[in-house]
Amino acid sequence: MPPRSPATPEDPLSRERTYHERCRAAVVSMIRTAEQQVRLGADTAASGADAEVLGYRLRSHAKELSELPDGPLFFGALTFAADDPAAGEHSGQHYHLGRMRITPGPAEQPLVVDWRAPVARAFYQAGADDPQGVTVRRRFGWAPGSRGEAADLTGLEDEHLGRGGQLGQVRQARRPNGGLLAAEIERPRAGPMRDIVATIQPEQDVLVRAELSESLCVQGAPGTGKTAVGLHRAAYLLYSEPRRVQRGGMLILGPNRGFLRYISQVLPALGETGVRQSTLDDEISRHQVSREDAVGTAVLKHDIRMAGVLRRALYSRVRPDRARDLVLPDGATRRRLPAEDVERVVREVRAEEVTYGVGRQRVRERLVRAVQREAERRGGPRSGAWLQRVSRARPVAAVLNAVWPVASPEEVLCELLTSADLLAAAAGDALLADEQRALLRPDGSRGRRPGDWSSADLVLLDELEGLINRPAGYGHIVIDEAQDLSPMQCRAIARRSTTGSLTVLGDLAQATVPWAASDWGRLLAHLGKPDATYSPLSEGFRVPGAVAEVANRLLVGLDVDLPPIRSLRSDGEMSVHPVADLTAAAVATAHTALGHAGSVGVITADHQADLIRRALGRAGLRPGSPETPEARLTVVPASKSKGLEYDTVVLVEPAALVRAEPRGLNLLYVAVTRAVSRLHVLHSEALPAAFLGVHGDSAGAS
Ligand SMILES: Nc1ncnc2c1ncn2[C@@H]1O[C@H](COP(=O)(O)OP(=O)(O)OP(=O)(O)O)[C@@H](O)[C@H]1O
Repeated sequence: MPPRSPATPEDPLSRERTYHERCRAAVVSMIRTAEQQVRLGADTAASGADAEVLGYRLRSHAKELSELPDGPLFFGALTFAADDPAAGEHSGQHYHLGRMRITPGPAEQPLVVDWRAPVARAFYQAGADDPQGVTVRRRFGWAPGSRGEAADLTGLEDEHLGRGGQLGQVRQARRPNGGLLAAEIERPRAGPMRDIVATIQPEQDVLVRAELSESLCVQGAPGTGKTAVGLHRAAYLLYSEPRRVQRGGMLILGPNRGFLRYISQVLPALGETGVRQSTLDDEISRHQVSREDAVGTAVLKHDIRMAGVLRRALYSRVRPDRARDLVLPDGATRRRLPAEDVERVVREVRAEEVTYGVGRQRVRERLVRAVQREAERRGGPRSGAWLQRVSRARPVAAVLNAVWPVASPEEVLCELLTSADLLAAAAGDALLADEQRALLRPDGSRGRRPGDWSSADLVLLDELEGLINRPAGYGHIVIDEAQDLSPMQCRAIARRSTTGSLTVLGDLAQATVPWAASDWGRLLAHLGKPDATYSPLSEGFRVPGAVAEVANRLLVGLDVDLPPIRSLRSDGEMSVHPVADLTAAAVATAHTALGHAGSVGVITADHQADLIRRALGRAGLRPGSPETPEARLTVVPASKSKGLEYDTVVLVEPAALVRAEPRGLNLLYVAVTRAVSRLHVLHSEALPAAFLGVHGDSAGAS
């Protein structure tokens, strides 16, 4: 921990500490007031709204307030010029900025403005070339892990924008030259991901504050802050459009549960606790997965052509040709609807292209209405009870079941994957004979037992379910690691965002699954948002220069056309060690790495992870797994490393990662770029050629 700075009462640092104490007292009073209002049954959220937050009802509910994690109450401040028209209504004003608005009373000026308020935009966007009316931007330095004690305020740094952005008063800043921003970027990482509100960069801020109606596609090299941007955009939208977002709901989709654990604390730290964070597999899961498809079969099941195949399979059940006379006893008489009328109704409804479930309902209603018209023509108006009786009558159900039967996704898919004839009919010209054979279950099993579905089957079941009943949609969905989505997975998301918008985050170079995207245009079209704004991020906040160099060598060997990583960091370390005994070397290197501050991730090919974990355990190092982001030492199977970062990465046997899958080089690229401060590579086999910068025909292992 940096030394606490001695401060005199007239010192700005001392004044800021006193101000922080005032803010702390105001928070205590806000909690007390909110609790009182809860007791009175009042809507506490309404009390804090004011012009600054334009339509947003401050989340000052007692529970939310009291559950806010401890921490510094402000991270920055803005002073606007008194004589600059660009300052507008803020002329001559001074604002502190924090994670939430703090006000001593409902009618009083806030002591701290929420970072998402319009006035805070200048904190992120103003620069020497465009001061936006700001004369001084102040950043505060807090002791790492501070719980918000005033004494933890260790430094402040003023940037005089009116004077060409020169750094003015720098008091007790933790780095004398690079300033607080550089210190934050180079800070050793440990534990779950943290918010970046204090240091959001201009190119990131534009994305964070994009309108709700705008769908974004953010492509960026590893560590350019895509995840951070997505999460902060979620928080921003919840603030700026609370009603519209909350009506539909906000969903964050991540690649796996370990990643979700890693990011789980970012939104709560920003005061947003009601956001659903999930994986797509969990979102669409109707069954446990216990069947594994061969790679080729899985690739086919994820192929966009399956959408047409499933649609045809489902609608092959609609059989206007099976229409027959509907004969209905009605008191002393019998009502009769001729088969051709039934057939016409079915054809009409089929042409309306509604969901299968709605279609069946419509056919029923129209048959009943036709019978009603016939009955009324002969005998006058019919009652509601009569209508109900007819609509539930067995002959109606029998005809309906013949022409438009009930369908369940499981039944349709099971029949399709076990009947060569049905599959051939549904496939038409879309699938080759070989492909159809690959789809058919080898054992002819019926697949009705819970254990009979593969992961790709669940995507197909979701597609069928979507054809039968449209799922409820979200107001906004943030999709992380989107480059790994298959076309059919994209459709599952598209179904859930027909009226909402998307933030699509990813990096084509990190695509590791066989069905991964090779360009964003097609993926966005499958997501139903072909017009999403494409926004590249370019500055790398994670990977230091030495590691970026290796990653950029690998990038050349990947089948993508993307710019190299541009690291903002000058520090960092990279070393390569040929070793005879990988396991012993991994233990020794991890042991040394634990001597540094920050987390240590030992990344291995998936099949070697257990071996290394046991060895570390035997050495008394007790490693955690990606599901325990708070662990100091973690063994990470490479396939689970996406989106994570470790201060030191010990990378075990790169060649094994490359061999592990068809896109092994991409996987190696992901693994290498998890390192924040140090990358140690251990290998007993030859290093992959691309790792050494050898590409093309000459690229054998060397
Ligand atoms: N403006 C910023 N200020 C400080 N740190 C930042 C900033 N932007 C990103 N970071 C940090 O950089 C690291 C990488 O960010 P993030 O995980 O969002 O990148 P990413 O582009 O999603 O990476 P990947 O493609 O590897 O998943 C994180 O530690 C994050 O906190």
